[in-house]
Amino acid sequence: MTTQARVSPPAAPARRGRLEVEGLAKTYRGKRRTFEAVRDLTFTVEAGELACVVGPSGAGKTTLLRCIAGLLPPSAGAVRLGGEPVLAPPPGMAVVFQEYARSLFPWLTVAQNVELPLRQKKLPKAARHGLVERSLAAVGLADVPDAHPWQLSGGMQQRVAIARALAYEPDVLLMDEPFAAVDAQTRAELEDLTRSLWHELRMTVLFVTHDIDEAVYLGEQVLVLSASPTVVLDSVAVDLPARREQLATRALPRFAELRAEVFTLIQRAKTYHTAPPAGEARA
Ligand SMILES: Nc1ncnc2c1ncn2[C@@H]1O[C@H](COP(=O)(O)OP(=O)(O)OP(=O)(O)O)[C@@H](O)[C@H]1O
Repeated sequence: MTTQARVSPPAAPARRGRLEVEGLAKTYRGKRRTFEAVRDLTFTVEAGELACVVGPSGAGKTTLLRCIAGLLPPSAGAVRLGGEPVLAPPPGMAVVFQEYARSLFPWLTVAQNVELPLRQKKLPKAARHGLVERSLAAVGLADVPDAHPWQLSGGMQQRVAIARALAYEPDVLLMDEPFAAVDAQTRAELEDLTRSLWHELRMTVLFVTHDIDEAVYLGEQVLVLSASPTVVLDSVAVDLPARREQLATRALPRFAELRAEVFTLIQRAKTYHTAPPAGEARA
């Protein structure tokens, strides 16, 4: 499927898409248990960059994303988008979650699902309809605006979720293991769709995955997180050609080297334990 992504004219990546995470910590406090999920995360994703985050299961990837999206208050540290602190879901950010079936409203049509956040943005009707049409075309779904999500395949539903995020014209697109629930063929198509949309629209993308190959194939930078309590263990710059192709790119010797590098870091990440904060004994 070819993808013509052009929601609005491409612009040089604006400073407003720069994402900074500084000293981010998150401790969950329940009645019976306190759990330090994220210890200390600091990194920057430059405006217009596509960065992937990988880490062992339970490392706090979703926690990190929810803090960045302003959906969860951090215990310490700060998130800044374009230099402005993120204290609530900011207008310049959109999120695509893994569970597309739960993030789309089954009683709304495809077009109505995509339009919903634009209504909250209080855009006039004609502008909303233009954005819906162009976003659906960008993800290859121009011909099913009146279908309901449950009439579509899983991959198509995830395309609707991506279209909804794009219609919002975000400076930063956050993606939380968005393709974990689709089959391998669809996953490859959606990976290429993500790269091509990113290329066309030059937005900042932060893509969380537990799949090392996916992180290397998609990213310009791969951030490797330690096990919980989480810190950034390392950052790997992906110096593969900008135009990626599923078979050719994955067959490159450099792809294998990068994959091995990230794999080795993940193995280290599983056993990496940060020292407890000063004054606190490790149980
Ligand atoms: N609301 C909560 N209350 C208490 N602990 C939580 C809560 N949400 C997450 N955690 C814990 O925080 C840790 C990090 O969870 P999180 O879902 O962020 O990790 P993850 O890296 O996204 O995991 P996975 O790769 O398995 O999806 C886990 O140990 C989890 O049990």
